[in-house]
This record gives sequence, structure tokens and C-alpha cells, in this order.
Amino acid sequence: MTSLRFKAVEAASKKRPLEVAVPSERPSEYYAKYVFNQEKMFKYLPLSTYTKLREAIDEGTPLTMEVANEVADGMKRWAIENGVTHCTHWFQPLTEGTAEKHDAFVEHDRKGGMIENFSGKELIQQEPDASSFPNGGIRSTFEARGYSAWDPSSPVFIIGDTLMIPTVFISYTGEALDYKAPLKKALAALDKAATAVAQYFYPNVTKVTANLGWEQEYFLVDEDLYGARPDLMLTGRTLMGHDSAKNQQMNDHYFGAIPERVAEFMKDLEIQALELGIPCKTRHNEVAPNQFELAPIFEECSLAVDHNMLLMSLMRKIAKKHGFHCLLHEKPFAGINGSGKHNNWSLTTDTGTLLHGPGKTPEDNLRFAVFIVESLMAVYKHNGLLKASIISASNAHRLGANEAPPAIISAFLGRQITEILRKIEESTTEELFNIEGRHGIKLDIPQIPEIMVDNTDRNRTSPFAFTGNRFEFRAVGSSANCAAAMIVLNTAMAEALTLFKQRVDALIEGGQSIIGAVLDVLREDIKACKPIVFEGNGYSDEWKEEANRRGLDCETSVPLIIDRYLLPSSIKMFEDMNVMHKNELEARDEIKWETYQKRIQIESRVLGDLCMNHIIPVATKYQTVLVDNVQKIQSAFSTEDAKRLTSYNIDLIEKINVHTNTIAEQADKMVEARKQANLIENIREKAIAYHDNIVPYLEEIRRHIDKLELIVEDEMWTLPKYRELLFIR
Ligand SMILES: NC(=O)CC[C@H](N)C(=O)O
Repeated sequence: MTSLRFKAVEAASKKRPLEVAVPSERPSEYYAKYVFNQEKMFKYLPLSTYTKLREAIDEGTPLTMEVANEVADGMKRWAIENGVTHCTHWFQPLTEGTAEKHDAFVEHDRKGGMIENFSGKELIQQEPDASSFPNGGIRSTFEARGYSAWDPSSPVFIIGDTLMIPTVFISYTGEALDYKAPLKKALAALDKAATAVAQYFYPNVTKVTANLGWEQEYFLVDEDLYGARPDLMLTGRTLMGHDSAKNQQMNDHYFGAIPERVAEFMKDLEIQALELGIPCKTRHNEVAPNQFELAPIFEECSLAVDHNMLLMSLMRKIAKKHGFHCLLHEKPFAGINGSGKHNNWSLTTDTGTLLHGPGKTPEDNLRFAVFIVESLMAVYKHNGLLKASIISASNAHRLGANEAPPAIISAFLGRQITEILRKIEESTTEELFNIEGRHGIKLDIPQIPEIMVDNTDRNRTSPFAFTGNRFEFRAVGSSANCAAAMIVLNTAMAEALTLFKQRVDALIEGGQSIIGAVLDVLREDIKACKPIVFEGNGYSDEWKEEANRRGLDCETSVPLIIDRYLLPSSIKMFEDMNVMHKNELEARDEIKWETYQKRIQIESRVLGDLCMNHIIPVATKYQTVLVDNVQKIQSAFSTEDAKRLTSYNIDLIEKINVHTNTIAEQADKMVEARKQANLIENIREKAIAYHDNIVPYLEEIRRHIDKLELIVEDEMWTLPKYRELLFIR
């Protein structure tokens, strides 16, 4: 069996780039080819239907069944022209993936034949009968029905022979069972709160949209090598593997020339993504060997979430075609960079103002300061909850090292913004107002240059960094659904702005001018949110101590971080902003604890198997070779010479013994610990037991395996090594 590794290495080394046929049209021409976008709506729908659908999209007015039927009819014509035979509701259950169940267009024509039909009812609502989606106890099996309902603001698209209809997924009793439903509500709450505050400065604003630009990091590993690593296949990460002598220390991969096989994969991916309307912009080698990144142009948040989910599934599929496996795990390899999905977040008004961007007038800059400071208030007040929104069994491995932020949420502002906030805080309203001749008053807030030198993503240890006209939430993990983080961030921002407005309005009612009232409350908040601002090295031990003193959430245990969804401040925020009720939050936490516990359970089982079926047998076999050698030397030489000649191998034999014994012993204890943990009924307690009692074994066992990897003869080692996984492409 040793040969599986070498066969895989050989097969992988022989692979050549798979040349991709590039469409004859330009990207701008095939962009959104498979999306039922505005252009297609206009072409395939009667004008009155088109207008009503646009109203539903822009203003959220519900569609009547009559209009839905007309829309379905137009969609069907477009779909059939593209060879489509099936349709499905496409939704985002709480599994981190997406779900679909295809139905063919066909129906009996009552004359013994078939017709192809697609009705408005099928478009707007389905009842996926599967009761097996995670529901955290909300949906008991006797009411197993869940509804999926079309969200007209997310465009319908085609994949292969199927018309994909993006939907929200809710229970029979109306609770959200997915990421999309609460995201939509969070965005609505944000729109309402941000519009009201933006109107202090720009009375014409009627809508505020949250933007999201994600950066997807990923690894590509040759599929043959992947197939020879049971841990990668079953857990998405390597549970063992000694460092490669060369890894990322030369910094020669980052932004280097893209390897040819990978370049063809990227080309293929981008063509298909563009055809689905994903505006791919950037591609490059990331820091770790065999690590890469793709980032599109930012989009409206909910659409960006759909596009990221879609992209992740395209990546997995297209990678296979090119003989790769795409790893989206946050930390597939120990000791080198992991993969994040930095979420660039900003707000824009329907009048075209970027609320997180500086402007030209002093009023613009006051508005800018308000939106920056209220973002900080949101992050400060809910820093523990924000951490809960990004934490998972896999992301926990990534945080705190190799350019990923630590498990303490803080915000980075940069020198210029800090200076502006200090000036506002320290000046009185009178000082900030300049009487400007007959034109009345002028605000004396310093100009902010559009390019802020220290606001690139230079502070890579900051989880929430201001980068010039947006915040970059860097803590989000590569495999996550961005919606989890975006639900919390947008809801927290909605709450911060609502509270801001309440206080400003109270001052205005008391006779203050608008600007004066805004300044007073802003000054209060600049002071209040200071503990969240941190410009230094997030990895240092001093920061951990300092953050603790500042009262920031420093918890590192995943099951305990998950608790933060049920803090009184979290429940109040979600309920006040009408995003989720307590029972929905409880259900989500149940799912999170269960997912965590199961992932650790799987890792622990896989590692147990690897120990028994690979590591110990291989090490013992090599030990026998050594023993054989020792015996032969002893029979050929004098006792004295033999002692000298065998001392090195005898030492190795003993070392192997120590490691294999420890591995066997620890693996037994790990099984015992699992048995104990499995007796626990309460899912939170069980997750805690897995975290406290099983995870340490995974680490300890790995340490001994990695030592053995250095001792055992290379030819005998059955599992592809880090150098092979990371450098063959
Ligand atoms: N260049 C980078 O920004 C590296 C980011 C890093 N891979 C992360 O985990 O977030």
C-alpha cells in the first residue's frame, strides 16, 4: 500500500494544464449570460409585468399570483431557449452550504402526452419536504414542513439544465431556518436606521444599501494526493504532517507568477462565474504555497452573499475538472497561512454617497465621522457576538497567527482618522463652527484626503480595519457563509444608528440645532467607543492583557463563544431591530454546538484510524528493519564493535517505541473521553466536553506522529507529505 502515496505523487507530477476554451465574445458581452437580469426581464416580460416586478424588487411590494404567473411564463421561455429542463428553489440552510431539489418542467397534458410547464406558484413558493435540515428543534418532525419563498431581489439564474431560484427558507411556524431570511431583515433594519441618520445631512436620501466585497482565499491540492489523505478527505484539513523544510518563509509565492495548471483553472472559473453575473476582478497567488485568492467588485450585500455561495460551489466543481481539489477550510495545513474571507463592508445612499467615505464639504466629513464612530459603537457593544458570528471549529485554528486576526475583536482606524476624531472630541461646538460672513456658519472639521496612506490592509492583525472608504472585517473564515457575519454587523449598525438618532432628536427637541446636536452625541460616542480601537500588534501578549482590562471579549473556547448569541444585549438587539426572536437564536446556537461537536468527533475518529492503520503499523515495520539490522551487526562483529555500530539505530528503535506507545495510549484515552462526552445529553455541555477533553488529544497525538514522520524511512511513509501536498501543482 505504500505505493498509493508514490503513485499519487507520480500521477500528480505528470498532470499538464487543461487548456480552457475562451468564448469568442468579450467578458462584457457574456457577463450575466445565464442570469435573468433586468435586461432579460425587459425582453421576456410584458411591460406591465416588468414594471410590477421591478416594484417588487425595489420596494419589496408583494407579487400577486397573476403577476407571478406572467413572470414565470417569461422565465420559462428564456430558460427553454437555454436548454433548461428543470427548476429548483435554491436556499442557504444552516449547513454552510446551499440546498436544491430539482423538479422537471414536465406535466401530463391529459391527452396521453407531456407538456412543459412552470407556474407562478412554483416560482414563488415550494415546500421542501425534507425534515433533515438543521433546525435546532424549531421544526419538530410532526410539522416537518418548511417553506422556501422566492426573493425577487436575488436574480434567478441557470446552471446546466436547471433554473435556479434563490429563496429564503422558513419553518411552518414562520421562524427562519436559513441565513437569507434574517439577512434580509437585518438589511431592512439597517436601511431604515441609516436613512434616518443620513437625512440629517442629505434630506433627499430615501434608501441606504449595505455593500459587501468579499475576498475568497483557497488552497488547491492535486486530486490524486488528496485522495491519498483520509484526513483531508473527511475533515478538510491535515490532522498530521510535519512542516515542509521550505514552506512560505521565502515569501516567493505571494503575488508570484500563477502556476500554469492553476491559471487555466482560474480562467475556467472566471468565465463561468462571469456568465453567472459574479463580477470577478482580482486573482493572485496568496502567501502560502498552493494558496490563491479571488475577489469580485463589491455588490449589494445580499446579492454578494449569493454570489459567494455560488462561487464556492463553482470552485469545487471546476477544480475537479482540472485535477485539483479545492480546499476551503480555514486552516488545512498547520504552521503556514490559513484562508480567510475578508468582508469589505460599507454603506451607500440611493443618492450616490458612500457613507463610510470622506467627502468634499465639512458637512460630508461630519457625516463621515458619524458613520465611522457609529460603526465602532456597533462593533464595541457587540464584539463578543461578532466573534460568535465568525467562529467555527475550523476558523478557530486560523485565528491568532499567520496574518489572521486574533480571537479578540478590535478596530483599526489609522493615524488620520484617529486625529480627526480627537479634534472633534476635544473641541467645543463653538470651536468647530466658524462664522462665515453672510453665508452663516461653516464647520471647521479638517479635510480628509481621499487616499489615506496608512489605511491599506497593512495592519493584518486587526479583525476590523478601516481601509479608506470601508471597513474590512478580516476575521471571517474562508468556508463560512458571509451572511452569518453580515447579519450581526448590519443589525448592530442598525441598532447603533437608531440609538444615535434617538439621542440627537431629543437634543433637537430641546432646542438644539441639528449640527450642534449631532456633534454633542458624536462627542459622547467618540469617548464611549475608545476601548474597541487598537492600532498595535494584535498577536502580542500585552494586547491580550490590555483587551481584558478594556472589557473586550477574550474567550477562546468555541462552544463558549457561541453563547454570545444569547447574551441579553444580543437578544435585545435582534428583537428590537426585528431580525430574529430569542427562540430562533436558541435554535441557531443548538445547531452551532452540534456542528462543532460533530466536527471534532469526526476529526477524532479519523485520527484514531490513521494512528491504528497507518502510523503505528508503518513505524513498527521500520522499527523491525532497524532491529534486523542491529541483530545482523551483532552477529557479525565483536560485542564491543557491535555496541558502537548499533548505538544510533538502537536509539532510533527506542524513540520509535516512545512515540508509538504514546500514540496508542493517547488514542485509547481519546476514545474513552469520547465515550464519556457522548453520555452528555445537553448539546452545549457536550460541545464543551469535546472542546475541553478531546481537542487536546488531537494536538498531543499529532505532535508524536509528526516526530515519527521525521524518523521513519521516506519510502515506507504511506501518507503524502506536506512538501508534496503544497508544492506539486
Ligand atoms: N495577505 C493576507 O491578507 C493574508 C490573510 C490571511 N490568509 C488570513 O487568514 O486572513
